[in-house]
Amino acid sequence: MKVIGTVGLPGSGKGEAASVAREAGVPVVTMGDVIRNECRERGLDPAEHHGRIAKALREEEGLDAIAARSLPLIEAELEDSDVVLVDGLRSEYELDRFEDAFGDDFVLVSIEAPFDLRAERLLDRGRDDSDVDREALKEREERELGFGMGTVMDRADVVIQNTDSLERFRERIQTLLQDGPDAVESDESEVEGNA
Ligand SMILES: Nc1ncnc2c1ncn2[C@@H]1O[C@H](COP(=O)(O)OP(=O)(O)OP(=O)(O)O)[C@@H](O)[C@H]1O
Repeated sequence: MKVIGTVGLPGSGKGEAASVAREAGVPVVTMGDVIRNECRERGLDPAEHHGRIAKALREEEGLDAIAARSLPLIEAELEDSDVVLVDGLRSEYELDRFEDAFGDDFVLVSIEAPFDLRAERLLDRGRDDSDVDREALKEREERELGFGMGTVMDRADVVIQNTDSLERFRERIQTLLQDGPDAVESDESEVEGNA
């Protein structure tokens, strides 16, 4: 049994890693979905209130609230699958919670790429305004680093520098999912260069 968590700044490739998992039949639990569901429960539009509700959940239920709410979803997937991918850790409180729950079976993967490369890829993706606006992207990642994402990246078991082709990145994620973390050579972390 393996629970593989991903962490990475905007545009680093977490969504692509989740797609590779789904295509390989590996279930994906997206931590952002917990927040989006809570927005809907409270009658709010997730597109507008995502940040506010994430903050409210942490204040109301503790700093590891999103991880705690993700746990039953992960456990349910583990009933039918040997590997589950958890998309989008943000803070050390969340990492601690998953390590407490799964011990050595929890593997943290940091997906990294320099700011300019991520900005370029997001410009092509153009999913929302912060994708095409470099300043908005900077703000978004400063907010995420403010939640302690850099420290989470520092604690990763495996670092994947997503600086090569998309095909190469997808291959490395496939190997990780199929053969486990030992089958993937970890790169050097460049967290400083990301900030
Ligand atoms: N190695 C690569 N080469 C070219 N394009 C890539 C590569 N890796 C990812 N991309 C593209 O870059 C964009 C950003 O990647 P992705 O959506 O996976 O990032 P993310 O980490 O999920 O970002 P966010 O946190 O903002 O959702 C996507 O359009 C993706 O297809």
